[in-house]
Amino acid sequence: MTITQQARAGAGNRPAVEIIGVRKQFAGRSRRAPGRLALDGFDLTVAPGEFLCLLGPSGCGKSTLLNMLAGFSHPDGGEVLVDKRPVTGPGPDRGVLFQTPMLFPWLSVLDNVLYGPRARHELDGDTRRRAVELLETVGLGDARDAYPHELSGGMRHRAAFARVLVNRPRLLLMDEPFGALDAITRVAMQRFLLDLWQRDRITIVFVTHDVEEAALLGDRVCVMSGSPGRTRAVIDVDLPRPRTIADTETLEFVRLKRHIREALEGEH
Ligand SMILES: Nc1ncnc2c1ncn2[C@@H]1O[C@H](COP(=O)(O)OP(=O)(O)OP(=O)(O)O)[C@@H](O)[C@H]1O
Repeated sequence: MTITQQARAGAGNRPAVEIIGVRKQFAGRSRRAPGRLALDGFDLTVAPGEFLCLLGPSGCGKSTLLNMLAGFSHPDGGEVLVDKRPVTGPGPDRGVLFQTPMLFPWLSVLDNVLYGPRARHELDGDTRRRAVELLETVGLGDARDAYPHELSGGMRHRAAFARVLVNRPRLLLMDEPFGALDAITRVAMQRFLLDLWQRDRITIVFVTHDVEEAALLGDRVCVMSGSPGRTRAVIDVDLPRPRTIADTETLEFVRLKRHIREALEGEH
C-alpha cells in the first residue's frame, strides 16, 4: 500500500486536518531582539475534500501554519495532524504550491513532473502514463519536452500543479499561489483549480490576501488575527457550486465579501 492509499483507508469521517492549540515561537537573533510568537492556541479542522481558505493580515502566521502542515517546520506546542497522524516531516501525501512555481530549470516539463516518483524510486510505466495524462489535463501536452524558461507564468504554474498531482496527494497546501499573476492568468488558474477540485475533491488549504478569491474558491474562510495568529472567525461560503468568476457579481457574493471584510477589519 502506498502512503496515499494508507491515508485514504484510514481517513474515515475524521477531519483531514486537525490543528489543535498550536503555538509557534520563533527564536530571536539575540537577547535584545526577542523572538516572535507567531501563533498561540491556534485551532482549526478541515474536513476531507473541503476547500478551506486562510485569510489574514500580513504576518499573522498563515505561511507558518502551512509550513507546519507541509512538515517543513514543527509546532512548539499543540498538535498538527493530517489524516489522524502527527506531521513529522514532508511527504508525497501533501502537495505544496507556492507563489513562485518551484521547477528545476535544467529538467524538461515532463522530467520535472517525474522528479518526485524518480527520487522515490517509484518511476514505472503507470507513473509515466499518469504524468503524460496530467500534462494533457493541465493543457501542457505539447509542452512536455520544453524547459521552464520557455513557458509563460501560467504554464509554469500548471506544470508545478502536474508535478504535485502526480504524487496523488491527499492534501494540497497552497500559499498565495496566484498572487504574482496578472489578472487574466489569475482568473484562468482559479477556474483550472476549481475544475480540478470539483473533479478530484482533494482537500485544499489555500492561503490568500484576497477576500474575493477566498469567497470564490472556499467552502469556508478562516479569517485570522495577528500577533500572535489566532482564528478570528470561520465563515461558511453558502454559494452554489460550480462557481465561476461571473458569480462574483451577484448580490449574495457581494454580501459575503462584505461579511468577510468586516471580520478582517474587526482586527484593526
Ligand atoms: N523563520 C522565521 N524566523 C523568525 N520569525 C519568523 C520566521 N518566519 C516567520 N516569522 C515571523 O512570524 C510571523 C508570521 O509569519 P508568516 O510568514 O507565517 O505570516 P503570513 O501571515 O504568512 O504573512 P504574509 O501574508 O505577509 O505572507 C511574522 O511576524 C514573521 O516575521
